[in-house]
Amino acid sequence: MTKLSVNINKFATLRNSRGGNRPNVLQAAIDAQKFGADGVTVHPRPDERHIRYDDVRQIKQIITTEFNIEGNCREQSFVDLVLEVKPDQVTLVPDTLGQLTSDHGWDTIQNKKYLIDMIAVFKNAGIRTSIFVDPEIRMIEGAVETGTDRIELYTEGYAKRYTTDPREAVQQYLVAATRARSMGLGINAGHDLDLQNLHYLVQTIPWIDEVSIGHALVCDALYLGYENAVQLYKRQLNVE
Ligand SMILES: CC(=O)[C@@H](O)[C@H](O)COP(=O)(O)O
Ligand SMILES: NCC(=O)COP(=O)(O)O
Repeated sequence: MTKLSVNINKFATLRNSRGGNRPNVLQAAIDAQKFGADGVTVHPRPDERHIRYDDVRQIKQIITTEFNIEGNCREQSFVDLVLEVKPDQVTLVPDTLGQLTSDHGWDTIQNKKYLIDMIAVFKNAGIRTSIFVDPEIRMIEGAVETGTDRIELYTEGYAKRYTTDPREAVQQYLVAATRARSMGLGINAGHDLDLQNLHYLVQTIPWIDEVSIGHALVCDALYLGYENAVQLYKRQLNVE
């Protein structure tokens, strides 16, 4: 079954809006696991506007499931942090500085040499690697050549189109995920997944290894409660 990794960035965004330690980000990580999540994701950015580097170090101490750190490896401070913390998985995302949120995948062809080098750095440290890509065959084929263990399919496009035409929305992802699987890549997916669009994605592509979900899950937690929200998302992943 596809695993759920809860992205707790938005707990940190709320905390940072007032200073102090409410909500407690460390507790959010502990509770995600307690409520049934298969892992915790964080996406530190150099301005630390949400998850802070020190949060990442503390979360590592309490992780009993899988820890996934996402971010831009062009920032040396990010590379240093990941090598220090040694999560289970690092997901390389080509963010630009000050970007509101991730909005594109890697061009794995133009950045091939660079990605080969970076993937080797993390794999040599025993960390599983994933790279954030758009659902394009050329980019998937380029990803294989970098030596990465997995890709993370950037699902904003799916989420946007799902509301009008689910079948059309998922088609490009199905083709990309089929090609990725045939070349031996593991497959993650994330961005803008929610309680409406998640089930159809994993029902259509049940070989997705893991989804990371933050924004919508935390919004749902405000209305439904955190435990309930995590369990509702887990239930969407059950396609047997
Ligand atoms: C790569 C990706 O899609 C997520 O990590 C997303 O960027 C979440 O980060 P924010 O919560 O900071 O938008
Ligand atoms: N990798 C995607 C992620 O961690 C969460 O994205 P979102 O659910 O906050 O859009």
